[in-house]
Amino acid sequence: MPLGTLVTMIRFDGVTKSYASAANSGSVAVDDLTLEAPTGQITVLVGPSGCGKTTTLRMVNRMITPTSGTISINGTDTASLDTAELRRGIGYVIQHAGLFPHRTVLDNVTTVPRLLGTDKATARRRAMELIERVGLDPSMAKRYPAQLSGGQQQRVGVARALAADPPVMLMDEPFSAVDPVVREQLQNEFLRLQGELGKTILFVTHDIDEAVKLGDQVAVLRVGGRLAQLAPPETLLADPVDDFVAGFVGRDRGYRALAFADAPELELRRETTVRLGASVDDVRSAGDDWVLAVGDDGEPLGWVRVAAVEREVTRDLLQRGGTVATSDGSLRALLDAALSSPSGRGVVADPDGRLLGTITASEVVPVIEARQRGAARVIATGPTGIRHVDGGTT
Ligand SMILES: Nc1ncnc2c1ncn2[C@@H]1O[C@H](COP(=O)(O)OP(=O)(O)OP(=O)(O)O)[C@@H](O)[C@H]1O
Repeated sequence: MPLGTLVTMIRFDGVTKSYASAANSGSVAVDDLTLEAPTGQITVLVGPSGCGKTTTLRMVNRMITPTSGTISINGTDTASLDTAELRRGIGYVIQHAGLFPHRTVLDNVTTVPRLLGTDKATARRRAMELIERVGLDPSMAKRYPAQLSGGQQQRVGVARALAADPPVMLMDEPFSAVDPVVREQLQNEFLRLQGELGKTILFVTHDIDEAVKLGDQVAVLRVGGRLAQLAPPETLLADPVDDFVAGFVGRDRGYRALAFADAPELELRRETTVRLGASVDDVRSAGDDWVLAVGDDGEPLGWVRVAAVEREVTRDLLQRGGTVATSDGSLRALLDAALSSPSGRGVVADPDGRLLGTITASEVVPVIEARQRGAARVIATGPTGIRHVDGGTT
């Protein structure tokens, strides 16, 4: 066919996979699955262990052959294609990256393009571009997989899968084997990359938080390989079809759903700010228990408890526990900033990271309630969408 770049929708039509066994008539891993993974979007398959996620994914590149039903890409039944040709259009990323241990990072990334006939110099140049694009330092290219951290290996795995520029990507728990901080970085960079590349992606995870963060749509599977619900993440959280889905998406789904509510135009409090080195008199003149320290570019550095300052504001007095929300972020980020702030005032920055002001949880909650009542605009705004109150200095 070669998988076209214009339309790369993946379609499952009544797909079943059962494993015959001597002991019984066979166990069903995937049961009559019908779903569409739209072009240029991320479709996440999520569900408890053994619900058939990996089997579903591997039937797309025919590592597993369906017992019945059809899987088509661009309207062409994949069963009618030569498997080598089919796989050429499909990138595949797995947990632990699955890198070739005896090849360098560069050789890992160039392997598939070289097999496909790309000349060495071109393959290397593209590989170096990709290595940087997934957030790795070019100096890593000469290393072997064992000389990289788990997160770095996953990045190489993503770069390798992208190397032949396939329109379709299959990703099986690609970020599960790394710690939560690295995982979040990988997720964010993956979303950034997908924003540039627009691949048609099927992504498997057992983690509902990852599913709702990454998916344009999320397919929840139940054990026995049946589709329980296919919906955009907002819908899944707000309107689970049954108790199984409700239980799977979790009890705090109301809070999670806030991640999809854009922070609205806000009234922010102006904060009195101090720089590192500010004297105890400067700090006390703010007339508050807490002052916010900012850096040279106006970026928030951390809160300082006024009573803790003996002579001047030093780095070790900064409390960095609070998260910083951005004015173009979500209501969840805003509420989290307020709840995690030692001063009780959530720090809000502009997209470039400069302080705009602060807001408290008791100011965010009415905005959330208004949203739930369906009120479109709750607060009058200035031209920037940010209105300052309290008249202090920033
Ligand atoms: N080769 C096989 N032979 C027999 N049964 C199999 C085989 N491969 C998978 N299964 C069964 O099919 C079902 C689905 O397995 P699959 O690996 O697709 O689930 P999964 O949702 O990806 O699970 P996990 O989240 O634990 O990786 C399971 O019950 C599993 O035991």
